[in-house]
Amino acid sequence: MSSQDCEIARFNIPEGTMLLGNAWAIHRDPNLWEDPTTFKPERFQGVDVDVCYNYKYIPFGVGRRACPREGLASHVIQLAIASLIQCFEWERINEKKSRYDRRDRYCRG
Ligand code: HEM
Repeated sequence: MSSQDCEIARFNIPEGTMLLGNAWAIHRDPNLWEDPTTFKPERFQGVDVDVCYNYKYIPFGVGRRACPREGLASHVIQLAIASLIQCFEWERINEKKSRYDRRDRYCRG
């Protein structure tokens, strides 16, 4: 909710306007991300996602109303994925290789 009249991206926003950030669009914006829809976990390597990567990475929201349990959720997700990887044999059903395929490097043998 805007607390005063302001301007955002050349739009005049009157005081009291409800504003919703479109995280879906931000996370897929090619002006912000290289190949936004490609699975490239290495894009986060060495990046401090705690500061929302300059507001372009906001799965838990940002600011005063951001998710208060982001830390818990992140740990639980890691644990869940690690358990799935450990407890099941995984194989691909579509062998199409992407240029970001890292299997050769990490899963030999
Ligand atoms: C993958 C897991 C989760 C995701 C992606 C997520 C994401 C979000 C998002 C996007 C918001 C809204 C932020 C905003 O309004 O700007 C939010 C709010 C909230 N989340 Fe989560 N959340 C997750 C897990 C959890 C868990 C595990 C808890 C509690 C145990 C939790 C509790 C809350 C609460 C209480 C709010 C409301 C905060 C407020 O309005 O002040 N979330 N979350």
